[in-house]
Amino acid sequence: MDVQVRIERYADQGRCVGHIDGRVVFVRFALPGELVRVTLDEPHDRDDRFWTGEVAEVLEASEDRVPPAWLLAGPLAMGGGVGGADLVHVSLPGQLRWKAVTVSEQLSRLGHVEVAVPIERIDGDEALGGFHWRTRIEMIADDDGRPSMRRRGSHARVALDTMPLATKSLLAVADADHVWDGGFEPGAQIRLSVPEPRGDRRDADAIAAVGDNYAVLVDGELRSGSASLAEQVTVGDTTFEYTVDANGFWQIHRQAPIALANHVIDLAKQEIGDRPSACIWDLYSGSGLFTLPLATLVTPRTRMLSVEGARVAVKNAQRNLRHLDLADVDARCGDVEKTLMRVPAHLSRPDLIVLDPPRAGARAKVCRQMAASGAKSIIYIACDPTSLGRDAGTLRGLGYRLADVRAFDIYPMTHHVETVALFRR
Ligand SMILES: C[S@@+](CC[C@H](N)C(=O)[O-])C[C@H]1O[C@@H](n2cnc3c(N)ncnc32)[C@H](O)[C@@H]1O
Repeated sequence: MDVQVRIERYADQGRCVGHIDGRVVFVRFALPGELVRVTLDEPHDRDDRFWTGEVAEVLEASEDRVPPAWLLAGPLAMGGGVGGADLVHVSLPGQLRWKAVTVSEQLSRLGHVEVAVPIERIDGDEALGGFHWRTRIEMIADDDGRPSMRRRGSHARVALDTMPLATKSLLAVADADHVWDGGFEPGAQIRLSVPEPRGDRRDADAIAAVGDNYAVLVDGELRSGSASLAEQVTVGDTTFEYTVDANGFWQIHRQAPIALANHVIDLAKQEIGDRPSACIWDLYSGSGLFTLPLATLVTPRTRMLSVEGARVAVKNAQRNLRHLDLADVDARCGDVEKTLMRVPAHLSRPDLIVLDPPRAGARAKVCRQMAASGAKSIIYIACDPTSLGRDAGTLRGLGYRLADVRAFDIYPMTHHVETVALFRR
């Protein structure tokens, strides 16, 4: 069924919201102020509290609307439907406006703090039109063995011959490895990981620069490249080397590790000042992206506890630390909440805590554990503004106030955004 709706405001998950006869409708590919014809998702029932649907026709367009530069990711009715770029209909400045509203609204609604949070674009993204930023991509092989994505609202799969969000180096590897030619087992999971930044070419020079520092994984098994990848991150004047698992977590945007690590270290230095030593916790620490610079750049003698749940990531973090002879870091594998129940005495009173949890956030128990540690400053890196808002509310009740917040657009063309918040008590 199609209905005509006046869109009122941004909502969650890349949708906007309007009303029909008093009932809320969440609409994909819309923008506030627009008049649109919406195809409602099936099934929808008279008794439903809300309906969902997708723009089929734009009758009055917002100034922020642009024709989707990646048609396949746009609305179904306009030849799209594969997902992965739910703001592809929004101009790049419009995407920043959208995310700024989302972050501020969640901090206000759940964190009870009123703050404007402008979203910062990452270097180079404007010139690339918001594309070519993913250093990791995942696809599923269709029935003919070709890389594909599912078309929304059906079981149909769409075979792909490129992925506009992927870096040019990644696309060069995909071309050289004949990934788009197919030949995979139907249903196989295909993952490509190509460390960046390495430049913006998709040719033989790009392949030479990559060497064997890439991975094509099929159902978790290495098809070509290397199972362990080398990443480099320059923080201030220091370049750190990381070994990371090709199948594990690493910040996806080619510049995200650099932007985030530099900002985290600036904040950490500001909080610790010129003290000769400090104790720092790095929670949800992955392969040690923040652990290495925190351990070396903040004070001359820093004691650290890092906690990460993925065993391979911890092994890599320990190896990355060993390369720098960093004996004062206790890199533990375990669930954060459980690990914080038994912290060795010499690490139990941190001056500063850095945490970078998954989308679900830290939750109340971990917030209470952080507060009980006596830490004066907490740097919270969040990929979900809703979890951040909720945890900000909990931290507020524990005596912390939001002292600084910045947000980075490390997921262009999508509604996702990374926020870095500093809490102080
Ligand atoms: C957003 S990533 C951040 C990793 C790292 N800070 C980085 O930027 O590379 C979140 C990490 O938390 C880990 N994780 C998720 N839930 C966890 C838990 N309950 N306890 C410990 N680690 C967890 C994941 O394995 C993942 O490596």
